[in-house]
Amino acid sequence: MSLKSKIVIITGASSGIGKALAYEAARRGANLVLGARQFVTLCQITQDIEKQFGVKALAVQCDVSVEEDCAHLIKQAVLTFGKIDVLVNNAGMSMRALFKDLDLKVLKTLMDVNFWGTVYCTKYALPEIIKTQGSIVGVSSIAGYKGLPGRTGYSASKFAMNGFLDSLRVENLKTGVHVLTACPGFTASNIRNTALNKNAQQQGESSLEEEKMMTAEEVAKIIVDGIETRARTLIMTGQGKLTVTLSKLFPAWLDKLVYNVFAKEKDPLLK
Ligand SMILES: NC(=O)c1ccc[n+]([C@@H]2O[C@H](COP(=O)([O-])OP(=O)(O)OC[C@H]3O[C@@H](n4cnc5c(N)ncnc54)[C@H](O)[C@@H]3O)[C@@H](O)[C@H]2O)c1
Repeated sequence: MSLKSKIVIITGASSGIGKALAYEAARRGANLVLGARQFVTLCQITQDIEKQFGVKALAVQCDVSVEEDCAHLIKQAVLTFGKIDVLVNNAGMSMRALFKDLDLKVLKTLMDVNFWGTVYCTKYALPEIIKTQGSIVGVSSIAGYKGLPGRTGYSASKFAMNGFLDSLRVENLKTGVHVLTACPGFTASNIRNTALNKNAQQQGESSLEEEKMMTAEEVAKIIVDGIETRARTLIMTGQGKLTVTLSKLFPAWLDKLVYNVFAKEKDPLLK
């Protein structure tokens, strides 16, 4: 399915992978409905996209953890364009704190944004996407296949997303709706800066070396290719593929490997 002239909704489109997805979809001729909390930034993006690619792009202020905002986002898409072909549930947050130290607000916020945000948008968009036999996409993570230390809430929300999307795919085998679970590996973006610490405050710095990671633009291209070819699951890095395979074949061994990698290289929380 070519994205030319299709109507594509993307949540969390004001930065990172969501913003790159907006540019990639527009480059292929899609008209866009972009949702995010930062309305001014979003309007700058939609204006630039309309100018560069000659498509239509609508900005809608939306906090995906608020059900009414998600209903409003979907309603605005239908009122403006009359249909929806693709919903990309991309908005997401991360965290960095051991569970023993954690204010439970952190876990609740991550579930509200990453899991419930996906559920709300999908609930309101699905009747429209059944009409167009379009696509529902979740930008999930390898952390949705293997629990990562210091990321209990993040992994829980991404496992929940994966289970939700998996069930939805089976339920829709006869409706023609395509469901894609997209799992980037580590990608350079703002997500580690805005990750919540144990007190539910933004960490304000990245815990990892961002320059060694995939770029948001590379990830966006893979996801948009996956929408056009109606792929089922996208695991985007060799490290990700290995993690998913080892989690099935040697789960106890992988626990130790992940602990050691995070303790040695990735996260002083475990030192
Ligand atoms: N960067 C990575 O290493 C990586 C790896 C795997 C998966 N992901 C996933 O990719 C997605 C995009 O993340 P990113 O890396 O581009 O980070 P990012 O921080 O640049 O983008 C996240 C976007 O979601 C938005 N957002 C957060 N809370 C929101 C809310 N309540 N309502 C609406 N929008 C909200 C942010 O404002 C931002 O625009 C996330 O779901 C993330 O879990 C990222």
